[in-house]
Amino acid sequence: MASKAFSKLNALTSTLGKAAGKPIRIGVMGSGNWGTAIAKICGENAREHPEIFDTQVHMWMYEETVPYQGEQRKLTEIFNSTHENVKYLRGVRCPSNVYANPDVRDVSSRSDILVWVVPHQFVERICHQINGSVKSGSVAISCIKGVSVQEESVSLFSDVIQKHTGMYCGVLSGANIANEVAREKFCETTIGYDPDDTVNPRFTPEVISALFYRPYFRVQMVKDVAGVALGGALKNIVAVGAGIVDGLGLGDNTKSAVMRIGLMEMQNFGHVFFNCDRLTMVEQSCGVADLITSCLGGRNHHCAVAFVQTRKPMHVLEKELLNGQKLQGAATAKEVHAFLRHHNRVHEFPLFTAIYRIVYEGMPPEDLINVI
Ligand SMILES: NC(=O)c1ccc[n+]([C@@H]2O[C@H](COP(=O)([O-])OP(=O)(O)OC[C@H]3O[C@@H](n4cnc5c(N)ncnc54)[C@H](O)[C@@H]3O)[C@@H](O)[C@H]2O)c1
Ligand SMILES: O=P(O)(O)OC[C@H](O)CO
Repeated sequence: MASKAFSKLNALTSTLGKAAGKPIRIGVMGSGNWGTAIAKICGENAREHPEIFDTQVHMWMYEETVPYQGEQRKLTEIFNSTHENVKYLRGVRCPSNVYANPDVRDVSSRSDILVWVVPHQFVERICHQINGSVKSGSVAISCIKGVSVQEESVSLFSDVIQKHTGMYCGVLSGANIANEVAREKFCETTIGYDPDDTVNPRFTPEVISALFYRPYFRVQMVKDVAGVALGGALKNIVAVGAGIVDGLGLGDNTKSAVMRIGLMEMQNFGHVFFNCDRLTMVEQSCGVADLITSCLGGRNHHCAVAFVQTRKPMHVLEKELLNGQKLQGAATAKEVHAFLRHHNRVHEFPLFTAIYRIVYEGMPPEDLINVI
């Protein structure tokens, strides 16, 4: 069934690609754990569909010096000679048509589709850095899981990117632990993409799907962009809750309860503040499936287990345990809490609130189950 659908998609994208003229240039903004895995996928597809995409994919790499084979070397130089991101995705070889580019403005100015995969705390700064260099008529896809909160308002990063750069921005999110996707273990993802008619008609949903679909990475396209973005952001809070449960040594039943209540709060938040389709959270990979995988095996879960066991602050554990990778769940819990408090709706989201209080206000983790 799936492969039939994909042959249809292949035929369609090939026709579209040929009709459209110049190959579409792809840039990936970010080269962390997920950024590198996404660049690998885009590189494989650019190579497989030369009738649609320029075969070289530029991945913006925030330059760092790292120890490598007994000396200090630039991460870009190591990547461009070995095709391995030795700091953030060790042990995975990317296709040789993925080029690590340390110049963020060069990547933005050459790309027709710019795929954003940076930890959410860096987005606004990068938008300012590339100001004036974005290619006219280009579009973006955000793979970022988080929300931008100004106390009185909460924005999706797709909207932040669109506001600062002028690019229409869709969202990719799903049950996608980077280390597994990069090793080509099968999973699904969801792309929220609903451009209006001011967006270049070349960038059809079929073209966007062709950029990401792999036999091991099944893509579902939907129009509920906000629902896709919020699923990825809010599940990170719930994953912290699941980690707290495991850190306390409570059982799978307790963890399932936290996951169920978390899913309800994710759905309610999306519905109340963004008028999202409630079904997105229960039918798509970006909702319930991402919630499950993150509560079982994600970084937020692991660090929350360590939080309960050591009582060290989350930002300390992030540094100690993640080798430069970034956590999103605790920060998102704090931001969402500030927003809910401002709107006097904290009581409608008891799980999100309890997780915030445990992580930031010294509430005993043991009290989690008394307040949800
Ligand atoms: N890792 C996963 O399994 C996964 C899966 C799906 C979605 N995501 C989401 O993708 C986004 C990116 O996550 P990731 O895993 O690629 O990143 P990461 O957690 O590996 O973070 C490291 C990245 O941050 C960059 N960085 C560090 N300091 C920086 C600075 N001062 N300015 C700019 N960049 C800097 C590093 O260069 C590196 O690219 C996040 O929103 C995350 O939630 C991650
Ligand atoms: O490792 P986490 O907790 O940041 O989660 C990774 C992905 O979002 C799982 O889909």
